[in-house]
Amino acid sequence: MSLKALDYESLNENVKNCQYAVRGELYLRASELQKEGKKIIFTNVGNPHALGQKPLTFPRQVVALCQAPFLLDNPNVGMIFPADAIARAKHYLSLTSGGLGAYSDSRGLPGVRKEVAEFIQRRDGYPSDPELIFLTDGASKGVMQILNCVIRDQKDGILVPVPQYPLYSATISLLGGTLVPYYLEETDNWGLDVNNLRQSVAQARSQGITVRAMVIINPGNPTGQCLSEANLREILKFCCDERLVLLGDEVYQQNIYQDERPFISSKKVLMDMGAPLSKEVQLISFHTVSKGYWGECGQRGGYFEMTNIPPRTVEEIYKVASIALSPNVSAQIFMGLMVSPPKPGDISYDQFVRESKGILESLRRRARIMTDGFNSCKNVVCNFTEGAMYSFPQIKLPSKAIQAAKQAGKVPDVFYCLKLLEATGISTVPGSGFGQKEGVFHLRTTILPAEEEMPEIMESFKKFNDEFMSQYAD
Ligand SMILES: Cc1ncc(COP(=O)(O)O)c(CN[C@@H]2CONC2=O)c1O
Repeated sequence: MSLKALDYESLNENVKNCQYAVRGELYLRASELQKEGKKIIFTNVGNPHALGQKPLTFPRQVVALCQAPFLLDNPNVGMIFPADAIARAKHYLSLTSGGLGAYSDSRGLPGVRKEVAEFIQRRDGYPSDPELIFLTDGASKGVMQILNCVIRDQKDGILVPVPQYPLYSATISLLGGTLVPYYLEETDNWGLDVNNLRQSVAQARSQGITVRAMVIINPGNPTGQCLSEANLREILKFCCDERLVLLGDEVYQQNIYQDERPFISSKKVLMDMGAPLSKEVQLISFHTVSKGYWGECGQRGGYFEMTNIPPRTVEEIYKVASIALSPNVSAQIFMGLMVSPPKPGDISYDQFVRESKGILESLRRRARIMTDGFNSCKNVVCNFTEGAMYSFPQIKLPSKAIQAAKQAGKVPDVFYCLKLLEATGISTVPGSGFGQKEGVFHLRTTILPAEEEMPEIMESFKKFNDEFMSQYAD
């Protein structure tokens, strides 16, 4: 009997080949255990509100009014909503063509794209053109759209950092391209050595791969490192020399927990370098409302900005975006609010600053608690989380544990994370889900559990880990 189109055996091989570990084996097992009544700490996903973080008040007030504009006609609306939220809601509704229920332009509402451009100009000190900014359903969709333009066939390679966020490996696989790894240096605080880039490109070319693009994730996921200005200059020079488009994933630009390396955008460094590079290097920069002190993951709001991309290419990207008709309109309003928050003197300014500062300061403290917690454990070493939302400790597994994993038919760090989950309910992602050097093992957890629960979580981890290391001691 011939196979039907959606029989597993006849599925698109690229679909079957792609992997996305953030919601993989560990997550599925944790969900099963939860159904059986076990208390699970889902610290596998950078999903702040799922771990108890409260949404910022002002954006929710504005979007609530946009979703229910009839409230604006209620004479008592001023008793419940501050005047600046009411004003902003009216502003955004005026930008739409019929409220939140109507499709917007496929690139997003022009008025919001203008706000994003103004944000970028204030941040970097260089012009930004709203026509070169597309709003997307989360940064994920923007990344997928651009990789879809770049990857023509299996011979096309994309330079991706290892460890990497598996949106990249999964999308490259789905699109039938080739991932070209460049390894970050754990002993150098996950530093990026341009010589590694050159080696990776040479290796790929020797195998007939045309390297077309390079991904940087700054701050890094899962590694948390913040790229220095000097490093960014080297990378941009490298992309210019090798004629690579640079995909700058900057979704964690608000999540910075140290003062030595503040966030600096690839766009700013590129413009600072001046011609010819500032006119030559093709750069796509991504941002989102899912991270930072917003954490509005479920809203699905993102954007990408295009730099030095030919007009005909921009038209093609627009054409493909049109197939999906419209980005999520309420998410676009969240994006507008994120890039243009309450200003000094606004009624909601003090509350907004209090809430956002409180979240960031707590994340900074939690990054420190978690890093120190891991470093107090036997056979565990952990770089400090300079930025982003994750901790990525190296677990030095004894050979007996590696043997036991093999007998259980599991990759060693999957074996360790499953044991951790069963013993403590802490749901993590094994380092193998992000890529790592041969014979070195990690796990990724988020720094998102509530601050008051963090010491107990780290105690529970330490108890498990030290017992595990004794049980499997060589
Ligand atoms: C580096 C990076 N880029 C893009 C995204 C996608 O963001 P959007 O929500 O805007 O699509 C994520 C999400 N981080 C995932 C989600 O939670 N945990 C993670 O590692 C990310 O970590």
